[in-house]
Formats: sequence, C-alpha cells, structure tokens
Amino acid sequence: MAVMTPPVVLTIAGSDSGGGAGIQADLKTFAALGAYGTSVLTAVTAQNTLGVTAIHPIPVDVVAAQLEAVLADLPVAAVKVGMIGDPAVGELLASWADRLPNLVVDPVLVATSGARLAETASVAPLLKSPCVLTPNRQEAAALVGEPVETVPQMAAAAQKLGGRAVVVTGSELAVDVLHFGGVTETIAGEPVATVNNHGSGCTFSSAIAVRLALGDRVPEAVRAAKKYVTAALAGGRDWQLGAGPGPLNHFAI
Ligand SMILES: Nc1ncnc2c1ncn2[C@@H]1O[C@H](COP(=O)(O)OP(=O)(O)OP(=O)(O)O)[C@@H](O)[C@H]1O
Ligand SMILES: Cc1ncc(COP(=O)(O)O)c(N)n1
Repeated sequence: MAVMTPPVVLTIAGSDSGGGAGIQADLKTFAALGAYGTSVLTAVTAQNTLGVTAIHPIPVDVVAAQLEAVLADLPVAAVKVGMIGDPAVGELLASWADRLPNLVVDPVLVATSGARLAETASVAPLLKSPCVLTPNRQEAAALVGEPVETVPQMAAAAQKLGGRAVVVTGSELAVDVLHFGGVTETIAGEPVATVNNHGSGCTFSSAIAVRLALGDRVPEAVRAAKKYVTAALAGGRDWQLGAGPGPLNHFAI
C-alpha cells in the first residue's frame, strides 16, 4: 500500500521535561493533525506541572546548526516558534525569517505556573517578520505596553502588533481575537472547565502551523486550531497527570 508523505512542520522552542508544553506539546500536536514533526531546541527547562526549576539556554551556534541541518534536508512547509531564551537567538531567527515558510510565532514569556521563561527582547527581532503572532493577553500587554484584559483591549492590541496576522488568545475566556488583512474578528469557542491547561498556547500555535502547511488560509487555520485545542482541553479534563495544572490530551480527536 502506498503511504502518503505528510507535510513537514518545524518547531523551534524549549523542552518541557514534564511533557505538557514546549517542544513536547508541539510534536504531539503535529502528529495528531497529520504532520511530520521536526524540532530545533532553543532551551532545556527542568519543569513539571508544578513549576520550572532550571533553564539552560542552548548556545546560538548550536541553534543555528540544528536549523541548518533540518532546512538543508527536509521540505519544511511551516514553522512554529515558541520559547526563545536568548535575544541572540531572536536575532538569528529574524535573519532566517524569509526562509521560514508559514511562520507562526508564540511569544512565550511566562509559564502558566508564573515562571519567567523569556524576556520581551528575545522575541522583539521577530515581530517585524511576516508571521502569525499568537500572544495571550499577558504577552500582548507586555508587547504593546498597555493593559489587555477585555475583548476590546484584545482587539486594540491585535491591531497594534504587526506581522502577517495577530491572534490574541483569551485563555479561560475561550475567546480569541484575530486581526488579518485589515479585518478584526472575534473567534469564540466552547469554554472548557478544566485545570489541565498546561501547554494550551503551544498547542494552539502548533495547530495553526500544521493547518497552514496543509494549505489553509490564515482565518481557516486559526478556526481549525481553535477547534483542535478545545477538543484537546476537553479530552484531558478528567485525567490526572501531575499535582499541578496538567497537560492537554492531544490525541482526543
Ligand atoms: N478553558 C478553556 N476553554 C476553552 N478554550 C481555552 C481554555 N483555555 C484556553 N483556551 C484556548 O486555548 C488557546 C490557547 O490560549 P491561551 O490563552 O490559553 O494560551 P497561553 O496562555 O499562551 O497558553 P500557555 O501559556 O498555557 O501555553 C486559545 O484558543 C484559547 O481560547
Ligand atoms: C518550554 C516551555 N515552552 C512554553 C511554555 C509555556 O506553556 P505554559 O504557559 O502552558 O506553561 C512552557 N511552560 N515551557
């Protein structure tokens, strides 16, 4: 039987040893949605559902070598960027941006547990690239320098941030705001009552990258990713993995 070649998607992000967020969430999302996942590690975190106890940034030349190795050999159709632990890596990725197709940037700054994972300066160089930017409200507030709590404030922030498109995510509000092609729209989902939300942003941005790799336009990709993250949150509502906020169930679709 002939086997179809899946689209190749790349995640450039940090490792979460607890498996719920970062590279691990990204690769599970790619697999669940039918893409072949590749990865460039920017940092190793010692982390579980309770918090982050150590962060080891990967030296910029080793990040560059991983990126070159993947891009030299595999037909990458979309790229998701997560945690960037070092401004030099942000500069490196910005210099490569025109060779990173269907770029989705999740400006990871603070973990759900409250740990600082990266500084705004690390992601700043990439903000000028033609990417789909997916900040949560806290990250959007840090990037625009204004409070972002309400849906109108999410819309204002989405319009201020540049790039190909911006989606400000609303976490437990289950409402996101997309600004694309001069149009701002609210994307409302079903709220899921769960404590297991660790890695929801990583999962959402990775799902957008897969859908772009499969040929969706940005609004369709964002809507499909919203459906997927809602299903993965609902599918992990009742399981217990770790004593803190647990992971999503990426294969509950
Ligand atoms: N309880 C929930 N019910 C429904 N949708 C949710 C819920 N929590 C998050 N979402 C959705 O998950 C997606 C990711 O958004 P969120 O704002 O949680 O990202 P984030 O805070 O960056 O995540 P993280 O930092 O945990 O990786 C968005 O589409 C958001 O609406
Ligand atoms: C390596 C890594 N990348 C991203 C996150 C954000 O995810 P969350 O906000 O759900 O903790 C994380 N905790 N760890």
